[in-house]
Amino acid sequence: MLKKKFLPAFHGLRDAWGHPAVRIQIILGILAVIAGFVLKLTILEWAFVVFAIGLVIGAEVFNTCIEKLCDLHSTEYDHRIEVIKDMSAGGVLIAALTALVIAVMILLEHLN
Ligand SMILES: Nc1ncnc2c1ncn2[C@@H]1O[C@H](COP(=O)(O)OP(=O)(O)OP(=O)(O)O)[C@@H](O)[C@H]1O
Repeated sequence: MLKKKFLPAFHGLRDAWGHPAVRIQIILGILAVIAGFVLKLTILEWAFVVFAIGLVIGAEVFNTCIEKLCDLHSTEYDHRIEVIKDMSAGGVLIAALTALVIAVMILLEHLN
């Protein structure tokens, strides 16, 4: 039952890994974890870092899905697709900026 529910999700993540944008976010997430060990983060700081990594990778996976859905509909220029894809990219930007603010706050705390 659980296997049936989760296995397709893991297949989805394997497919998502095939997309450069998702791969870059996962690699950045791994670098953030390495930096976290170097800086010896507190448990609360780790909670924010893990949250930020999950937020950005999750947003990028959804963005990739939306791009694929749009391309399934049409790869010709379509203003409606442009709006949808731009909005989806905007969602990733919000997640990335949130992660950046968290990273800067933690860095400032540790450099002081
Ligand atoms: N069919 C289309 N019609 C109009 N504009 C499009 C179309 N496809 C893409 N665009 C524009 O190009 C931008 C980039 O779209 P694309 O699908 O290439 O995403 P990408 O950002 O390159 O993908 P990735 O997240 O994989 O790097 C969109 O945000 C949109 O502005």
